[in-house]
Amino acid sequence: MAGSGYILALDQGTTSSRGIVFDAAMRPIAQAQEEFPQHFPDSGWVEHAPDDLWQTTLRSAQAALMQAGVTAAELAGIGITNQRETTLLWDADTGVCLYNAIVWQDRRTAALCRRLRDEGLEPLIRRQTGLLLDPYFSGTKLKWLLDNVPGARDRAEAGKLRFGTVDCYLIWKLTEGRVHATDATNAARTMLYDIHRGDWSDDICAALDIPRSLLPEVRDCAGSFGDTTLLGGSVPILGVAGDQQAAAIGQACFTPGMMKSTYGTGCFALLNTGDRAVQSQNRLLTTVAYQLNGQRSYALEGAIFIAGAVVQWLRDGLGLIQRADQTGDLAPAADAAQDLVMVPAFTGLGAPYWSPDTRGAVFGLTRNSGPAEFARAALESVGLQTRDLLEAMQADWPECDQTVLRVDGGMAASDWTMQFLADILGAPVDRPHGLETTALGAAWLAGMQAGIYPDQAGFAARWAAERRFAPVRDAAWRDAKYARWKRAVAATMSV
Ligand SMILES: Nc1ncnc2c1ncn2[C@@H]1O[C@H](COP(=O)(O)OP(=O)(O)O)[C@@H](O)[C@H]1O
Ligand SMILES: O=P(O)(O)OC[C@H](O)CO
Repeated sequence: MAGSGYILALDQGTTSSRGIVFDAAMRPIAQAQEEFPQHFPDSGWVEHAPDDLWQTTLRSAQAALMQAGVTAAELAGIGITNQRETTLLWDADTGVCLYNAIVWQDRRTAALCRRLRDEGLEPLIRRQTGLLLDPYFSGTKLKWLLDNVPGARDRAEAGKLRFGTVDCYLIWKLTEGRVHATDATNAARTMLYDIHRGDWSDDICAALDIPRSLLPEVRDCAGSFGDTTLLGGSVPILGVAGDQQAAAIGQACFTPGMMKSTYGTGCFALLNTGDRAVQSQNRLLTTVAYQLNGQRSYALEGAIFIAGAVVQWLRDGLGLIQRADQTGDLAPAADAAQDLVMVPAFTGLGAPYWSPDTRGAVFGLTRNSGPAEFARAALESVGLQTRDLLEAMQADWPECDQTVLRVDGGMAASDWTMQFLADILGAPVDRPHGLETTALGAAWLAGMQAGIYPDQAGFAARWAAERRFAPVRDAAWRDAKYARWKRAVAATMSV
């Protein structure tokens, strides 16, 4: 029986799983986190052991509850948020996965994607799913599993297997095989889901040879996803959203024109476009922002692969700093006469360039270039890449007079970077209290569904900026700086 006013958010990410307990006032009161191994069985391949995803999630849920002193009976519900696109395939009777989870970063289907593009499949995919034909998404990963795991295709055709993204797998495990469901935001990342009709695409499934019996039921982000009895009592799962969408929800980006940008290892920006699914002409993704009461809201999404990771590189690769936050002292001390430009294309460039083979570069080096200049260029590269995304978003949706950018993620703690971001965008940047917006988004979905948290308007009204960074530089500075960046990117891509 659901009890009083606590919500458990489960945040299953690429490198760790977290459980966070929120109280009735939506304050996080306890958190537990567990990392798990990454598997790289071949060049460009990235896998997770399904049992690691499940056990670290379960253990961090139990540990967070223990720490909070909250029992299952006191939980009003569970909200799940997750690394998106990562693909699992399991036996419908035993729940045993046929293979490791193929992670969103995995590039093993690059050649398959090229072949499908040559066969002319991309326009259909773009039209129906809002995505690009890229190994990033689940569709070709699932096809790979069916084509490469011995016996998989026969068992799939006999209706004996189930596919899911991580949310779906966790729901299956938590409900002990009673519920095979996902939410619209996760479905939207599979490359198999028609985001306009709100249903799996028979055309794409046919093109990829994917039996429909594998696919989960797609539900609203707030709704019933079954109950779990594995935490010491029966608790309903009431909220589900992919992690980037959950961050947009946690940031209360509920009206068209509102945008959030999450600065973790990489950066993911989502711009709410309301009930209009804006088709990008600039290689951004169109995706479901959230679905509530059967109503879909859409977003334009831009993904940058390297944001906080460039700071990690200064620390671990170059040894220029010991801690990430030292960049905040170094950057302002950089020689103003030197203007280093760093293009951190360590793993290629994401949106809007989508250039997987480009590698990084630094321009403008002198004999005096040192840690401070490198730190400044590294932090600036994050703001400059964000401007690339905003330029693409504005070109895709010119009628949007975009005014609000809300930031979160670990790197949003860097005041220097956030000020530079405001300056290079020529627009204010708002940073909320607490940068854990992803878990908050999942918790709010569940708590709102349970009736203990405010509705959308009430939740949005509670959002408060801890700090607003207002631009202090003029347009001439901004344009010159950005023009230099564009030249540096073009040069890097040409090498
Ligand atoms: N004060 C800071 N200045 C610059 N970068 C920072 C700062 N604090 C954290 N970071 C960067 O932010 C990233 C961590 O953010 P986090 O949201 O925890 O990432 P993820 O969830 O992707 O692991 C790291 O890459 C780190 O280098
Ligand atoms: O687990 P994260 O925070 O790196 O997020 C991964 C994204 O959902 C991938 O699309």
